Amino acid sequence: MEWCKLLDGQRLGYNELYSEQADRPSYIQDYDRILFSAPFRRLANKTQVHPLYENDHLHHRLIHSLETASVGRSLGIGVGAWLEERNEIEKGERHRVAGVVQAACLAHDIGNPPFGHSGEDAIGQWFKYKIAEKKGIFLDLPVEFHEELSNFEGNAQGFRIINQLEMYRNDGGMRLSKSVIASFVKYPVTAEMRGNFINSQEYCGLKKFGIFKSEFKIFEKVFSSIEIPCVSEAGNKYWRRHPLAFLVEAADDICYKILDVEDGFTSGDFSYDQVSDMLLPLAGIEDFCQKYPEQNEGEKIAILRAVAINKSIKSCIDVFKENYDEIIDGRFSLSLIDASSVSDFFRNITDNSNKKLFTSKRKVELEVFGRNVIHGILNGLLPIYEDYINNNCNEDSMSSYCRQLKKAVAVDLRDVRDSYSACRSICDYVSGMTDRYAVKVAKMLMVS
Ligand SMILES: Nc1ccn([C@H]2C[C@H](O)[C@@H](COP(=O)(O)OP(=O)(O)OP(=O)(O)O)O2)c(=O)n1
Repeated sequence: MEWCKLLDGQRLGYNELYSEQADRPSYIQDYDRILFSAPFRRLANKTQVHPLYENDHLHHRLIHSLETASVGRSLGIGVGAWLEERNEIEKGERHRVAGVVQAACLAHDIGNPPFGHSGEDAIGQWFKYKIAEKKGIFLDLPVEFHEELSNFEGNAQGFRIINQLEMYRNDGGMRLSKSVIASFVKYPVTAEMRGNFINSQEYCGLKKFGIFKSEFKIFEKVFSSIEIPCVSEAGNKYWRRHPLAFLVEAADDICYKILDVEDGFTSGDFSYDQVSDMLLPLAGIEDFCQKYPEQNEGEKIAILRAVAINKSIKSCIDVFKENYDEIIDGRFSLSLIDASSVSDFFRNITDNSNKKLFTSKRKVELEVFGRNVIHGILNGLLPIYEDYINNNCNEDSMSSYCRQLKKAVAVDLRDVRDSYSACRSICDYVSGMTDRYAVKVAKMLMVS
């Protein structure tokens, strides 16, 4: 891979409209387009870990995205400075590297549904059940779409939002630059093609899928135009990751793993001692308690968190440098955190979070509630789509109740023409909801 391609600031097919301005490069425009968008704003009421929590100090996806973008910028500056020293990129281009990573980080969770991971599972389970039932619009839904619908993926929904749904709808979406789009993709493969590779190939980009069939063409154009290597076997393809996607992933890992622990203290799931046992070895501050005798527990945790993030950023930059040859030719297949000197500390945090945080009774109860909310909404919406398709996509011929329902819940039927586009539209609607709005709509549909 070559940096002159990887850092391409052009917008696929739209560059004649937006030639890059010297005082406002494309990555800054991209950052602003993402920041000002409605799906980004809705992240303010989407679960990070704790669904429907009342405590305003806990993270939601919006603040997490901003923090990730901030850490991503530091990772980008560190790596960019080193690339400049080696003459891999031109002098001053470190700011482009940092800006591209920062923008991709800002968008990284934009496709997340309400209620976090349990929301993703709930959407996938509903489709799996409906596909097995083979009724209505699911009767003629082609098999090629089953996998991507049965395992709803927030990453693929995010790709769809930035490239299709927002701003210039169906005409490039936010029209971000190719470098930002490619750095956003952690899993450069569709669900169907991934299914044909996972048994034979071990590659970090195949852990999940990141592209729906509906966006495959856009994805393929971006990846091939900046010359990211493609692995092709018997008509199936997946792509290697853009090198900066490893920095986006690292920024996300650093932020959520460390901040989940701090939130765990705020929510009462972790004691101060438990948090300090996890963060102090990572921060590596000697005589910590003696150094900060005046600080209360929350303040001490804030210091540990800040130093731990800084240490983790430095470790990830080192891993990028040490494994540069593999990263640049697409062979590297670990997360930077897993390959770093701080990996054991992160593994300890993950183990404790799995044991105490993600399985706490209150969280599990709220997740069950969230799942029922999502299933209730999906069941309530389905008649609109069935009726619309049965009436050859003519809204005027729909039953009066379905028309009323459509108006009440404000679904968008503009792109619905067949069973697949109906399913995509259902996913767009439900995954776009905030936690609070989902509960409100579920109440209107009288489900819980
Ligand atoms: N049972 C679980 C598992 C995870 N989380 C939280 C922990 C993190 O705050 C966040 C991680 O979510 P991401 O969407 O960032 O997921 P990953 O990084 O694990 O996966 P991906 O590769 O899809 O981004 O979800 C949770 O609340 N409950």
